[in-house]
Amino acid sequence: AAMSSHAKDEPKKEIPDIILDPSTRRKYQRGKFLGKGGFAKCYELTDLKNKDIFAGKIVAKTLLVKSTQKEKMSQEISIHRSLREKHVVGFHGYFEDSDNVYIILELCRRRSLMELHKRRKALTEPETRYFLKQLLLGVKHLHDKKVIHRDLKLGNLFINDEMELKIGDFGLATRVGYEGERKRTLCGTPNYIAPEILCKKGHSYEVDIWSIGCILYTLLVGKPPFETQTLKDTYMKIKKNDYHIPGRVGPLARSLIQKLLQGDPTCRPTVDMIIADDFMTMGYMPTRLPTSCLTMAPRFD
Ligand SMILES: COc1cc(C(=O)NC2CCN(C)CC2)ccc1Nc1cc2c(cn1)c(C)nn2-c1cc(Cl)cc(-c2ccccc2C(N)=O)c1
Repeated sequence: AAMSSHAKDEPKKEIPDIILDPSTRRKYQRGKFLGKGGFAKCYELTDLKNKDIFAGKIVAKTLLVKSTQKEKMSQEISIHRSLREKHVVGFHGYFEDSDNVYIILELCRRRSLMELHKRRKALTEPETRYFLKQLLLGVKHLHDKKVIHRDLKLGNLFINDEMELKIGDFGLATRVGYEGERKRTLCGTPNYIAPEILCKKGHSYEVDIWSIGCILYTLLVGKPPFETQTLKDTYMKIKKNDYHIPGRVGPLARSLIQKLLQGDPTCRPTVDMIIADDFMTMGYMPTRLPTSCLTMAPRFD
């Protein structure tokens, strides 16, 4: 066998083929490896009784030794299990055994907006409106429940077989404790990070609005608004609010992007205001999208 990376004496804890949830007595068959993110590995898990298939996020307990890692994991579970909305990834349970923590989540067979973006680059305005509306309905639910996601990005926006968008990965999410609370700490590096976090000012729901602006720009333009060769240069551009919207972007989309990517968080619109924005209401909104959109631009005539 290939040289393994762990020390000789400690046996590598494999993830079992059959996983038992002791509290519900449900048995899952471990299937296809779907990917990994942070400490977690993700597999298809099939409920052996009713054949339902889920996305199982599995974290080895050997990685959760520091109390901060344990607390972050339980915070992710506590926040995600409190949410229930069509455009938030379904939370179906969690349990642990001697070696791992298991989180049972809704499987999204068409992966995420990241894979779609890599394949298609710039999307049409109707497709962008379609996905943005579903993202906004999901974020509205989070904000109504006093949850800030803090890491909204293409790779965390999953797509199911019906081409519906589902917000996932609550690893950086937090709850607003009291009205007007400004969060001061964030342990992790959000992809579309807002300027107020970089400048270590207090932050709140507006960081999700900033990320939505970055997502809108990326879907329409085909690349992120502040992309550079290095993270340091990207952070400089964010702090200077230095981004350019190409001429080919329509006036209503341009105007909404400018509202969302304002440096001053107090100037950014709320989710409800974005849902009512002219870009969302004055253009064609498809009720559904064909899976062909994963590979080529649709014609809406
Ligand atoms: C059939 O459904 C899927 C297939 C695939 C797939 O075909 N992956 C291939 C990648 C290339 N390798 C060589 C072979 C496998 C990926 C995701 C799926 N679905 C899915 C994943 C889900 C969830 C719901 N549905 C939830 C909820 N969370 N995750 C989840 C969890 C973690 Cl820990 C990682 C990642 C993850 C997988 C890959 C890249 C990036 C990421 C990422 N977003 O971190 C995703």
